[in-house]
Amino acid sequence: MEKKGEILVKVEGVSKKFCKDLKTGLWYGLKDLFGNVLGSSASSDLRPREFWAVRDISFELRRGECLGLIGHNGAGKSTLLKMLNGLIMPDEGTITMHGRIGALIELGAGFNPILTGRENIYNNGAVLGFSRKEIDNKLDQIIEFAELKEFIDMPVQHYSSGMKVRLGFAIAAQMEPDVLLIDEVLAVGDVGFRMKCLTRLGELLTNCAVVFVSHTMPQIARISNLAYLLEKGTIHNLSGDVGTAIQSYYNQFKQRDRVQHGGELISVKSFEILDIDRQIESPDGYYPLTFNQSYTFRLTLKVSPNVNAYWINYSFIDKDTKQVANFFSLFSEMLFEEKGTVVVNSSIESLNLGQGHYNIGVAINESKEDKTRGAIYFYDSCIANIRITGISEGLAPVQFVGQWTAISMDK
Ligand SMILES: Nc1ncnc2c1ncn2[C@@H]1O[C@H](COP(=O)(O)OP(=O)(O)OP(=O)(O)O)[C@@H](O)[C@H]1O
Repeated sequence: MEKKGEILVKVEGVSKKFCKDLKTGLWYGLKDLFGNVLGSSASSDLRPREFWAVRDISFELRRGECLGLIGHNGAGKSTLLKMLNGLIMPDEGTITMHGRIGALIELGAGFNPILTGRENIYNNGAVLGFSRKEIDNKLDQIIEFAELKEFIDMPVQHYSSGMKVRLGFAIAAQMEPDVLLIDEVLAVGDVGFRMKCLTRLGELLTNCAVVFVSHTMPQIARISNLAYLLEKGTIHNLSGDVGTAIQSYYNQFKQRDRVQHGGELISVKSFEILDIDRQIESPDGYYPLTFNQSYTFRLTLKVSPNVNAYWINYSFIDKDTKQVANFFSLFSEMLFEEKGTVVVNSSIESLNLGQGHYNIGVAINESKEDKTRGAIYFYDSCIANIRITGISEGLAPVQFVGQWTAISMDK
């Protein structure tokens, strides 16, 4: 009998070490094997060339919960997922899993390439513990979800990466496991299928526990109610708070490469951000700004006499390289015609970007005769970095602030 809130995954003090070279690793493996036969337990110390891929991790996951695992490449996410799936054994600690486990861990893993999609559905279903009759009943749903009707009798070795993911997810999801483990593989699917998977995950979550590895933070924010940031095999944020995990993940990355071009007819001499009339310092390379406050951007330009009129556009780019907002002189019908050394002040009344780090890019375009944007005079993908604080709720990059009223209509 399934119970809401029942613990389905229990991980206690789990560690896994690997060796940096294959030959030494094989030698240690042999030594450990003989040691086990002779009854000695494996040492928890690292031997030369060994390192901890996962170190002393503990957590519990209940039915109805989705744990997002995030962290930079090599942080230990897949190793942890493989241990949860029983593909590799921990060197220390214990893992207790309850119920049926569905997994989508490595692209094509679990498929027999010479068998058709249909035959693989039966194979995988059997591995998950379903009878032939149960799989017969699910077959149409799986094929329909995967949208692979035409290709279901083709050997899986001829499937594209996206088709393999579709089949793998459809099997794992339609079989309604108690615990579902998903690695980054979903990223291979096209946008439409990814959306469908996320919706299906939301449905499944009412009755299962999900562990989800992804580098796509909006996906993590959308479906996880718990997130751990792994760093060198250990959990960085023990609270599991999704917002904190995502922010800490972004903070691990330095500013991206900067792209600049143009500058012959209009060049930028300096850029400053002012708070009312005080210039803000950026000692660590980020301007510390507060949510919903007013700020002035001050751009000092050198404009050639050969330039007619120009527009200025600032864009705000988040750490996923997504442009989340524009601040465009065109929206205020502000066309500039000043030449020589020009100081342009532009004020934002309330900066409603959600907490986090952004870069500000600037583009200065010529204005064509019909007052639309023409050629670029100057472009800098990162004229400044900003860090927004002062808001703790909400993960969306833009947060509107407005007037709210309520009237009780009851007499
Ligand atoms: N079988 C193995 N033998 C030796 N080292 C391994 C093995 N599997 C993983 N590693 C190492 O363990 C560390 C963690 O790898 P893991 O694949 O868990 O990282 P990850 O967080 O999933 O990374 P990514 O985001 O790139 O998928 C890495 O340094 C990796 O090289």
